[in-house]
Amino acid sequence: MSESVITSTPAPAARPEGVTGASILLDQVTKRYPGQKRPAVDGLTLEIPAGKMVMFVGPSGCGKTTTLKMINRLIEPTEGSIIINGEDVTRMNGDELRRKIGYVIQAGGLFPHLSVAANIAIVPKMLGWDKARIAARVDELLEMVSLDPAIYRNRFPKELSGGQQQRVGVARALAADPPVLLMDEPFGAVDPITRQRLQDEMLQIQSELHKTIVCVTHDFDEAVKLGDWIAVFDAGAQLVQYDTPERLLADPANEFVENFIGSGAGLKQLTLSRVSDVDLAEAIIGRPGERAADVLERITAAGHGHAVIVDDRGRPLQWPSRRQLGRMETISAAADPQLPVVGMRATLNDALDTMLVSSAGAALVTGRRETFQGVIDVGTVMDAINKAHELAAIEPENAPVGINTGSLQTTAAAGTGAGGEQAGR
Ligand SMILES: Nc1ncnc2c1ncn2[C@@H]1O[C@H](COP(=O)(O)OP(=O)(O)OP(=O)(O)O)[C@@H](O)[C@H]1O
Repeated sequence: MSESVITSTPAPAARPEGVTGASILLDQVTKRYPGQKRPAVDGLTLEIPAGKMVMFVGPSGCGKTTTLKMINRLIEPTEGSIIINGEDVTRMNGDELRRKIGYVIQAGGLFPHLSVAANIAIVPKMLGWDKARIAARVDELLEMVSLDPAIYRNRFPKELSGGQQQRVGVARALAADPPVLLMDEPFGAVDPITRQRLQDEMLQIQSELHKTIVCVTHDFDEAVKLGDWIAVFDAGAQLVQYDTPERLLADPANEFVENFIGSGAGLKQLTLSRVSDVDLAEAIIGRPGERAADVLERITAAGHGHAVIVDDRGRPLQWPSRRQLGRMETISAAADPQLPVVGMRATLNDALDTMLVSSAGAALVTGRRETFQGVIDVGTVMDAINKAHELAAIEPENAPVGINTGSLQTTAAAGTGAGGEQAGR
């Protein structure tokens, strides 16, 4: 075998503070299935930094799952080594290795004959934890994935919705606090709204735990939303581009990646930013019971076109224009059901949708307990797109290495010379 292309692997001590994940290095890894002419994975070298979430995307059959499963050795590599936190795990006992790596599959992969608690307790039990510690951990994890332990711990998987099963699957994978989490199409089996919610929860959990997560997905938008780094593969696990979501969207390596991203790359960039990331405009506030003329005077003095009427808990009720205020005597306490409202955690894409549907060209932003925080308008969103373009032009620091040293040349890779060259730009 040729010499390793990575000369040094980050030692565990080099982990940034607060990071509980481990670095992973696939070092010239090849997988040949018996009876297959071409290797499913051919000479792949890929660095996965500690505490980051790396998404694998690419067409069906390109080797994403094979690559993922070689990390916990559910599939044994034919050649090459897998190094986790500086340790070559290729020769380690496979069962022992898998106890240190959380694994989440579609629909949770729960055992149907075991309760939720028993499913989550599998690895802690194998590790010989005592009953009290296991029970406390089960409840802690159920809380973490937003399931009330009192309601759910004794249920069986068939008594749960798809989204709830998936949550239990995540809780089970995290049970023994493994540094690495592997996820194979984790949210593929749930409806789009549940998927969005689970993705948001995953982001929340990751912001607290900083695990090293490797996730296979068919959904490019999911990769953009969740990934710190995205690996775009073509057949034979040829790495076509390994980059940040921002840079992939702003500067795809070639036509293959462009096609993969699909139309509307500019709009997809909006899923990278949340309303809480941008500056909101202030508004003139009015309250029910006030004279409309007084509110009108205030917005005229401030040069605003609208006033935001909030209730006694600061929640927005109405958003009248000057003309509407001119027709009112006293401000009523009625709530306008058409009010365009978005939360602080909504993506700019969601905010834009709300603005366009409302035809107001702007939306009201609410924070905790639905209190009014400010106004977001189309101009703010356009500024965010421009800023994302500027940011994408900057080379990221500490970009992880991703290259193919294998001989396989696919059409897309051959056209760009990606085979044998560094794809992580
Ligand atoms: N057990 C096996 N025996 C023989 N060939 C296999 C086996 N598992 C996978 N393959 C082949 O290896 C290639 C890569 O498969 P893999 O499942 O890794 O792809 P994938 O990118 O995850 O696909 P998908 O997105 O459809 O799940 C495919 O051509 C597949 O047919």
